[in-house]
Amino acid sequence: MLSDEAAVSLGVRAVNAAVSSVGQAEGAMVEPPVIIWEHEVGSLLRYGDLIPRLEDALGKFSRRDSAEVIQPVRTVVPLQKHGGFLGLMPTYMENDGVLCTKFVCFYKREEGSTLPAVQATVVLLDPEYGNIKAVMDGEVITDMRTAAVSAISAKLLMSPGAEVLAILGTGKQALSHYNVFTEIFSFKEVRVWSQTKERVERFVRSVEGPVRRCSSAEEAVRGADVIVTVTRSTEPVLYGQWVKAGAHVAAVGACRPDWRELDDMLMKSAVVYTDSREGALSESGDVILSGAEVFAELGDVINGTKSAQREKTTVFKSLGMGVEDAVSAKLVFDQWTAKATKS
Ligand SMILES: NC(=O)C1=CN([C@@H]2O[C@H](COP(=O)(O)OP(=O)(O)OC[C@H]3O[C@@H](n4cnc5c(N)ncnc54)[C@H](O)[C@@H]3O)[C@@H](O)[C@H]2O)C=CC1
Ligand SMILES: O=C([O-])C1=[NH+]CCC1
Repeated sequence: MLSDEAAVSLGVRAVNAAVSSVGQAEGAMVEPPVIIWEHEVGSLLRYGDLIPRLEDALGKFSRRDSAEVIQPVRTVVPLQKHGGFLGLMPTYMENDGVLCTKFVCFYKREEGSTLPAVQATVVLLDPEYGNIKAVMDGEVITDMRTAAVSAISAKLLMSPGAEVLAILGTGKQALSHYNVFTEIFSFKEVRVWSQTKERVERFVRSVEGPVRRCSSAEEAVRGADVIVTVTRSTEPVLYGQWVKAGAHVAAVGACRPDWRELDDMLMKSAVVYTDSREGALSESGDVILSGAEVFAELGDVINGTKSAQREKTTVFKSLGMGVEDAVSAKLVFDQWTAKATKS
């Protein structure tokens, strides 16, 4: 049963949709977009819904069929004065009727800064008319879809008996990675390291399960089966000599061509997977500066066109893709619409 408010709002939307489809050519006003902000996005997104949609999107992206996905490498505008960048991440999925773009600002930030590294907004459009259907907070989407894609990389590439997870970094991505990795896998131990003891303590207080506090990156990663790097570092924080043979690394930070999180030894000895080959070759300092070969995209493994070399040391170099934001935003919008219709 619809509340009066929801019925009026949906009625108006239906009438507007009809008017806009007829009147578009005559320049009629279209209805304003809905705004779905952080708290609501967080209450609508669940990893269980997100992961299969992201797997499907990664597979579609790697097929390079323009009716499935058109997603250029993001355009990046430097914000020199502020040590940051504005990334524009448009995506069109013709068969799925999804047109979307994310605006994301990301920053190096000074040592000790408590300002966020990433601020993002996602805009969902109607591909037929070009009007904006929804404006959404992009931070929860960025945190959750990035962690979910790292979890997909681990599902595909970690060794079957993986027991120990190590996380380097204790910011927002560290938290979303902790949440999804502990939700979908059963690690016996989770180790965490950050630059200061205080940050590790703050992180431990913010999570529900047990965590082993580590006082160095080396202590955290020695013997670990899965390693997640989620730092703002521009220099290597993870060295190949510390990494156990057969471990899987999901490397999420260092998204500029001159930024690093991993050293040359690790990049050259591991089998390297990425989300987008073109993205990695234009944005990843770990790939470009080490000269490492990209073996495959995750989507190639999902499509069965490249192998998952679980027995080897593997690196998934994540840069983040617009198609991940597009399917996440569509999911949020569909859930929001279903909720509005029910109430
Ligand atoms: N691949 C992708 O799709 C995405 C990548 N990112 C990247 O992930 C990284 C983490 O993002 P957030 O968690 O949102 O940032 P955040 O600011 O919340 O956390 C950053 C963490 O890095 C640590 N850190 C900063 N400088 C460091 C250094 N020199 N050495 C070691 N640790 C250092 C901080 O102590 C903090 O724990 C950033 O580099 C960001 O650009 C963010 C979103 C998506
Ligand atoms: O995909 C994304 O949103 C980002 N990748 C690197 C910083 C932000």
